[in-house]
Amino acid sequence: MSEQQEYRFQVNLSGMINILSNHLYSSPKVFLRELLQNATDAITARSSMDPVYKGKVSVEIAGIGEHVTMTVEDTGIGLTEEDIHQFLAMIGHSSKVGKDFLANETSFIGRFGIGLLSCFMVSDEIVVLTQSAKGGPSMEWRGKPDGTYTIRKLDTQLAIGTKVYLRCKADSVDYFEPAAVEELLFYYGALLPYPVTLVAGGQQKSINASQPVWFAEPELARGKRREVLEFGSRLLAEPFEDFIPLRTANGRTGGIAYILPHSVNLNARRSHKVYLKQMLVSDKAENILPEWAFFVKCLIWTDELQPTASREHFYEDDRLQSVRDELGEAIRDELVRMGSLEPERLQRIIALHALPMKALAAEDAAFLNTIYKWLTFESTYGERTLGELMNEKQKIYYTATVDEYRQITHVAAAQSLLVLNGGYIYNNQLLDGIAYLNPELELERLMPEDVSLSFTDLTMEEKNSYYDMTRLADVTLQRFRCHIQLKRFKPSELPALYTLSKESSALRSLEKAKESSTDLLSSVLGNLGASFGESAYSTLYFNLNNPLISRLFAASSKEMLPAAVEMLYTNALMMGHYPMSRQELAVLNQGIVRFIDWGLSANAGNGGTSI
Ligand SMILES: Nc1ncnc2c1ncn2[C@@H]1O[C@H](COP(=O)(O)OP(=O)(O)OP(=O)(O)O)[C@@H](O)[C@H]1O
Repeated sequence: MSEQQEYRFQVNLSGMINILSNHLYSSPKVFLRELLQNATDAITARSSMDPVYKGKVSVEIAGIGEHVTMTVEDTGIGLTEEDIHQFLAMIGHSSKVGKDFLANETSFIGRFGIGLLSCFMVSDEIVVLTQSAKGGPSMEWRGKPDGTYTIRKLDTQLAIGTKVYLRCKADSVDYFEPAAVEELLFYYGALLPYPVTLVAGGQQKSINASQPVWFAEPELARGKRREVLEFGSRLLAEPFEDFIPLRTANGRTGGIAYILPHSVNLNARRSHKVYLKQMLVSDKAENILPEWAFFVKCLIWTDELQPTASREHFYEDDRLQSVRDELGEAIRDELVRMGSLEPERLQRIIALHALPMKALAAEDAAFLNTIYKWLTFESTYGERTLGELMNEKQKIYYTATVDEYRQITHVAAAQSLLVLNGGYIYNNQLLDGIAYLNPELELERLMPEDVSLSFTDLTMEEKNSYYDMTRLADVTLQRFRCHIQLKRFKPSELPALYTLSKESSALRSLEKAKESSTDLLSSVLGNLGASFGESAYSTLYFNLNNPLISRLFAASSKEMLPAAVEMLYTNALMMGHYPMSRQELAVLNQGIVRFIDWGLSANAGNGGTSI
């Protein structure tokens, strides 16, 4: 057997630094986040040695154009010479984690030992001046992107803490602009619990105003609506409609879920701002709330979740899973609370965000039972809330699909059935759920065959005897592009049934549009209407089983038939909730007047009183 040789991986240091500093992060601006994060960790470390110590960070910009430099100075724990060799000079080595990297949980934000390298995106040299709280000489470390560095003991003793100097790279002037730096410092550090100041152009500015108490104790936010909404729009840069306090049972994650003032697409990106140990880690965190919660944008604080190296996501682990579930529950519980204590508030949210509300209700029976009366459905009685529709009719039907709804809607409407369109996303599941949870409600799935009418043709003899009257009725409704059919069908209480083909429905809409359009458009629509053929005719079925119809068609005099047919036609339109044209409304009005007149004359003729 040949001898086995062992080799060591060779690392191309400058290539490695290039990958980490230029390709891990989404934008160079994160160098400021990494510096602020290191300062925060250094202050946390020093606080644990000396509980009364109060840290601070000062950022200074000096010089102009390509000669501009930035100093980020903290009063944190600092580094000894040994620390520098161990942590600053070794890529991937961090002072902030113990041996078990994955299980390790610390009070620090950093853990990968690479963040400082992000400064090479904007500077060709990183200079660190530091004095450790543990004593020893003050030190200087200078690192270059080619992987070389120098270390020097300083002659003078600096104050405890660390200063990081960066000299602007030619293409990075924008990141050293005082206004941009101020904005970024606020963006990442608005909630830091120690003062952060910016010194530029001879001016000193405080970056982080004090954090409101209710943010750390979200239950207290309920009584502070105006303040809470104002805070949200300042930090998230958009206005909001309402809010929901969030907190997990262990109190280690919480914040505010802000309700968006506009409805949102199901596929919209959900991005929330997450503060880890009071420092903004991500404004793109997507996986921290359940899928259905896409109607909110959150400000969340946590000290228990683990961000990935790029800080743009959190590790999808058991802890994130339970945080996500608990935050979802907090939103749901608050909505249920609103349902019983402030129903108008919940109704406003449902009106704005019907889809996510339906998505949540589809997953959660108790929530469904709280809100179902406020959910809106398309129905044969119009687009209304289920509560309103329940007041209209006791018996409510719903279809399984949109197609089934389209198929039966007109026939059902003609029979005055209240049918809901159960076809859109979640509707069917919700309606099944509502029916199951509330057996006392008369809510039933409707099959198309339940309403397809079985027409019976007239006998030859009947056809002959009713021929003249049928022709007359048909001629009467010619101008409305409606045909007459005389049949027998059930139920006998139904005198007439109006049905519309796709084309006739399109024509009705066109004619309605023509009424409210300009002359030019009206003539264009008119021409378009003329192009509809026979298929654009609607049909009015008269039911010979109905006593009134059988009397009407059997009458010896034809005098009353046209007016009665017109009245039955307009009545059928109303029953089907079809919008009526001006001409049809006029026919209805004249018909009413004429029938009153007939009624009175008939009464007078029978010895009744006349006026
Ligand atoms: N301002 C500072 N004060 C004290 N020590 C610092 C400071 N900045 C950096 N260090 C030291 O340098 C090490 C490397 O810092 P770096 O930002 O590269 O990684 P990290 O913060 O440990 O982890 P991460 O990559 O997750 O940010 C840190 O672990 C810390 O020991």
